[in-house]
Amino acid sequence: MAEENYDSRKIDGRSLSKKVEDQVKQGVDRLKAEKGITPGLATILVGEDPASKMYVRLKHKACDRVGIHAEDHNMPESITQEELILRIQELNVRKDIHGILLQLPLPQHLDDKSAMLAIDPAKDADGFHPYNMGKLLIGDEGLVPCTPKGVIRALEEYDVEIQGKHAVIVGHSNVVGKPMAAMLINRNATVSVCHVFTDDLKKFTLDADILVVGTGVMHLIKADMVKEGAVIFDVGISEKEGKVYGDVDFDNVVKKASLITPVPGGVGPMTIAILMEHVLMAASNI
Ligand SMILES: Nc1nc2c(c(=O)[nH]1)N[C@@H](CN(C=O)c1ccc(C(=O)N[C@@H](CCC(=O)O)C(=O)O)cc1)CN2
Repeated sequence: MAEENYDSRKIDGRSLSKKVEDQVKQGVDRLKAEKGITPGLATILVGEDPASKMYVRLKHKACDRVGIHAEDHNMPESITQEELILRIQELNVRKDIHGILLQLPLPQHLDDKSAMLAIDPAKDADGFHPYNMGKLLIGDEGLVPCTPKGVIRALEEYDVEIQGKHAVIVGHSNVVGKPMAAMLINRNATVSVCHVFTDDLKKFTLDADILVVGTGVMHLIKADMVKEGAVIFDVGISEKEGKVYGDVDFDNVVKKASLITPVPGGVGPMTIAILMEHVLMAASNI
């Protein structure tokens, strides 16, 4: 018997991100032509973590594609909290820099919360500043975390109904889980947030109409843990022997899902495209 082809169930993050980037590029061209403003992003990378270096490189390449000026602020692992905050303050007052991004995670001796707090909320391209997180909680979504916003954009593009659905999030990080919950609640989903201390994870995941998984635990979610027809977003990323894996056992889970993101090529590229959108928004003063 011929193997079934599940390609139509795959959410293609690469082509969705291209669509977003094309729109950003048009906006950037307009801003340059009408106001003489070139949007600028400064990325701050502390230390030499290879994955973080790669993500920053990907962000710079995206800036090149859409016409955003990108500046690399690589700082040695040994810097102090004061030096980091000083650099952020210098970028806050620069007229040519509209977005500031502090690549996470930071080395252990540095505190990401007070560093985030130092970023001008109007330049907070990642949407992690407590002011922007607070606005998100009250339903005012401006600069919000890029990965969950990418998930919402994909749900919209694929015409997935959110209102009244049971959305289950696995992982309660500040980068994905918590803001994802807020965005889904803002759209009237019934939301369950599971994490490492959740008893009987499967009980929740089996009931999910929309499942978002971001834990970094390779292939945590197996086919017997998901409902037939669920829409599944895999936000996890782990590396083993040079290969990249998600949190979802894609090859088996795809047989039950109605839509599912692969890793790579799913939510990752969308995260970067939304970041581009945010720099344009900040430069346009939206
Ligand atoms: N300041 C931030 N730090 C971190 C964020 C963030 O949004 N802001 N998220 C993650 C990492 N991340 C962005 O920084 C990120 C991760 C993965 C991808 C991506 O496109 N991945 C590719 C695969 C790449 C590979 O081969 O490994 C994909 O999924 O197709 C983009 C951004 C933590 N830190």
